[in-house]
Order: sequence, then structure tokens, then C-alpha cells
Amino acid sequence: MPPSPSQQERHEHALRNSAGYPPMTRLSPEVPAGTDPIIAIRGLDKTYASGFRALKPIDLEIRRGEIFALLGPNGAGKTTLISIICGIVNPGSGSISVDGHDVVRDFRATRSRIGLVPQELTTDAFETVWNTVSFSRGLFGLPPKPEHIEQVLKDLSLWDKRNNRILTLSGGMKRRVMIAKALSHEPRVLFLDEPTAGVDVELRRDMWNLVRRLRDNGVTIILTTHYIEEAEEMADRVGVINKGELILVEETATLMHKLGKKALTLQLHQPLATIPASLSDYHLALSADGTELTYTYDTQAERTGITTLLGELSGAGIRFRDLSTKQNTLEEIFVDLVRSR
Ligand SMILES: Nc1ncnc2c1ncn2[C@@H]1O[C@H](COP(=O)(O)OP(=O)(O)OP(=O)(O)O)[C@@H](O)[C@H]1O
Repeated sequence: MPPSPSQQERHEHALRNSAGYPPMTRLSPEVPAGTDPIIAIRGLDKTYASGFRALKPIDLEIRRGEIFALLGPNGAGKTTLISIICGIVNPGSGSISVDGHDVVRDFRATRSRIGLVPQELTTDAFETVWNTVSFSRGLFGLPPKPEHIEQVLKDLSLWDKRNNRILTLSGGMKRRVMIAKALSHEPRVLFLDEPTAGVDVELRRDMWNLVRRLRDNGVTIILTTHYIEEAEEMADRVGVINKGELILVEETATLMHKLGKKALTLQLHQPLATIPASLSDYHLALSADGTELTYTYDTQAERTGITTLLGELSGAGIRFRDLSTKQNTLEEIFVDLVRSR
């Protein structure tokens, strides 16, 4: 597999795009190749009026031009965190700056640099796609720029639907409209709150490609997700949040190396009473009824051990009727993380 491009290479690619004929609109023309963070969060603490403490002091820097995935289970505080950065929820204590502007003191300046795609679809069902997206731009006090709206709709494969009312669109297209709205005012940072929750595999792939293209055109992307494979596939870095606490921030490759375990489950032809001693090195788990053997392996290791395990099973006369593999779920990763703290 070719190595993935470094962030510097991507900056250079983005800058090259700005000079030539980019495949998409270059949405963030002033992205410098420097390394100063586009978002800096210092000591952010949030307690809701109910008394619930949703965020414990959080320090986090988002680099220009990266895709950052915020991973966490339900209720971890992901939406709270991005809502505070976007100025929708008041911060408690601490400070946040976006592109050098404080989100509280300089709300307008920061909000204009941010596009937010919320979890919920919030559009007027009877409006057309074109009007919906153009109206969003107007909300930022910007003059109309039909050529930009046209480019965004084309990039999102919505151009043919521009005169359709929202209510006639499929769920996937409605999600694209939400993204188009968020891009209408040419933001430098795009927040996607669970962009692929409940969407089918094909649309998920489309979304991932779209997000990568946006990043290649200079937009910094922050997405929240429950899906570890989404983070693995897309993000340059991952932050793991649990119970309001940012417990880890890591390059994705490093995180996957640490946590990228998979389980291989074999359904056996004949139930086994015990695991043969000759297989003890594999630390296999046998289900209570003896019909399933599970092997946990490291996806990043040079050798997963699967080939030799299958050979040894065959040598021991153990036959299987089916097999499946499963990535560790985020939940399991959390258990590991929390346990190891
Ligand atoms: N306005 C509010 N008042 C009181 N508590 C709130 C409020 N909004 C959110 N919470 C609580 O804060 C915690 C974090 O919620 P948040 O929506 O940020 O989590 P999340 O990680 O985005 O979860 P999900 O993945 O389910 O969207 C939850 O326990 C939630 O009930």
C-alpha cells in the first residue's frame, strides 16, 4: 500500500489546487502551510444548568488542514464540545480560539469561519435545494455568490436536484443538503456531527470520499463518530472522549496500532470439550457450548498468526464450517483504555 501523504504534502497539494483547476471549489483560500493550530481549546469545563458536568477540563489543538475524529459513546460530551466551539452552547470556564479569534468575545468572526453539519436534519421541507443553501449563506450576512453555491451543489452531486423541494429528496440527499448549507459561507473549518449515523454502506463511502476531497481543498474537518472504522478510514488524528473527559489524542495510525485488535471466530463442525494444549500459544477462547473458537489478533502486526493457526487446527483434526472476523468495538476499546488507566 502506498504511504498516506503527510500533512505537509496535503498542504502543498491544497496550495497547488488553488493555483490550478481544482476538482472542487477551494473553500479556504488562505490556508497557510504553517503549523499553528486553527482551533485552540484551553481548560474548557462545562457544567449544564441542571448541574450536570458534561466536560472536564479539556485541552486540545486542532491542526490546520487535518481531519480530526472525536470518538466516544453516547453521552460522552462530543456534541457539547462542538456546540461550544460553534457558539451554540455557552462555555463554562476556559477559552477557545478559532483562527486566532476568541469564540465568546469574537463570536461573529469565529462563527463565519465555521460550518456545522448537525446530527438532526433541520431544513424547511417545502423549500428548494437552491434556496435553502443560498439562504444559509445570507444568514452570515454575505452577499449572494451563485457561482459558489453552484460549485458546492455540483461537488455534492445535488446540482440536478437544485429546483427540487427538500421533502422530495432521499435521506442521503437531505444529508448532502445539510453539508451544502454548512459550506455555503465558505468556512475554513467544517464540523460534522455523526455524518454517517444510520446511513447505508454506499452512502457512508460517498461521505468519506467527499470529506477527503474537502480536506484536500483546504478545509479542516472535525467529525464525531461512534465508529472506530470511520476514524480509522478517514482521520489523521483521533481524540477519544468518555464521560466528558478527553482521555486520549493520538495519530490514527498510532492508535490503531495500539488498539487495532480483531477477533476471528470459527464455527466448529464438532463441539470441542477443551482446547488442545498444542494451540495454547494462540490464547484461544472456547464458547460455553464448545462450538466456537475465538482468536484475537493484532491487525497491525507483521504476522497476524491466522495462517499458521488454521494450519495447526487442521493438523489437530479440528474442522470448521464457517468463520467471521470482527473489529474491536469502540466500547471494547474504552473498556481497555479505562482499565489501563
Ligand atoms: N442542555 C443540557 N442540559 C443538561 N444536560 C445536558 C444538556 N445537553 C446535554 N446534556 C448531557 O450532557 C452529556 C453529554 O451530551 P452530548 O450530547 O454532548 O453527548 P454526545 O457524546 O454527543 O452523545 P451522542 O453520541 O449520544 O450524541 C449527556 O449526559 C447529556 O445528557
